[in-house]
Amino acid sequence: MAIENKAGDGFDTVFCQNDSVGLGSHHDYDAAQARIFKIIVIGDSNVGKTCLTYRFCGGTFLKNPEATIGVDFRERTLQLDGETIKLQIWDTAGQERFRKSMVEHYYRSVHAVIFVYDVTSLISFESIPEWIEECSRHSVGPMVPRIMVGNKCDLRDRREVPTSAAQCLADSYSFPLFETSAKDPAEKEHVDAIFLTLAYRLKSHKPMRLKQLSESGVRQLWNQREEEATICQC
Ligand SMILES: Nc1nc2c(ncn2[C@@H]2O[C@H](COP(=O)(O)OP(=O)(O)OP(=O)(O)O)[C@@H](O)[C@H]2O)c(=O)[nH]1
Repeated sequence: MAIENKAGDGFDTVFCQNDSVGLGSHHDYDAAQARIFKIIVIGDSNVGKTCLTYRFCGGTFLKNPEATIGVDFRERTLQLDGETIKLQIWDTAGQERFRKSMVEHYYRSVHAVIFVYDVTSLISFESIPEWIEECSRHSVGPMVPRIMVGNKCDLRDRREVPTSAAQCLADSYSFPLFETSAKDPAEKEHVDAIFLTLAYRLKSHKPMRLKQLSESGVRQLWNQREEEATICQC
């Protein structure tokens, strides 16, 4: 569900019932014409960052995801009001040992941030201020749009984080709050709405030099990630 943004920062929450919004894989539109925006998804390990990004980019629930090592990249191209926009989504590792050497890359030239916690884990919710602090330490400016997401709402009997507490925290940072489930197919549109809300906000921004990164830098990062995976298995 999308929760009203009481902070009133002019950050409109977008719902997907809007027929003028085109969603598709990056093959559906002329990707060469697309403006590219980098979105990072951060939060504690196991909160569902990979499943949320997979739900948005792949359309299904990823069964048996493995812990992210370093970073995984996913992309989705959107057609918004006649303009093609590519969201390059960086699904980051929650586990400290898998983040170490890549943290600098996560935050470089970032256009938007999604902070994820698990509604069945109070600890993951209490970590959100630390993730916000980490963003600030890496010079992510206050103008960079941010969203807070409580995942795993399908686990109703195990909820530890009340919506009111989450809304209170989100308001204190002037972030929009979403609660959803990457697993529940009925929540698919709300998962889309998280990313669309950011996409609409970013549409009025100028993208930074991300094309260069997507061609060479990402490949380099990917190699680094492979090396880390090898080291961690020892
Ligand atoms: N019930 C339920 N389980 C979920 C949901 N989203 C993710 N999970 C499960 O939560 C576990 C962790 O999911 P991931 O997406 O790998 O979590 P992550 O935050 O990417 O974890 P790291 O890669 O370690 O940072 C997996 O067992 C998923 O199946 C959800 O919406 N509902």
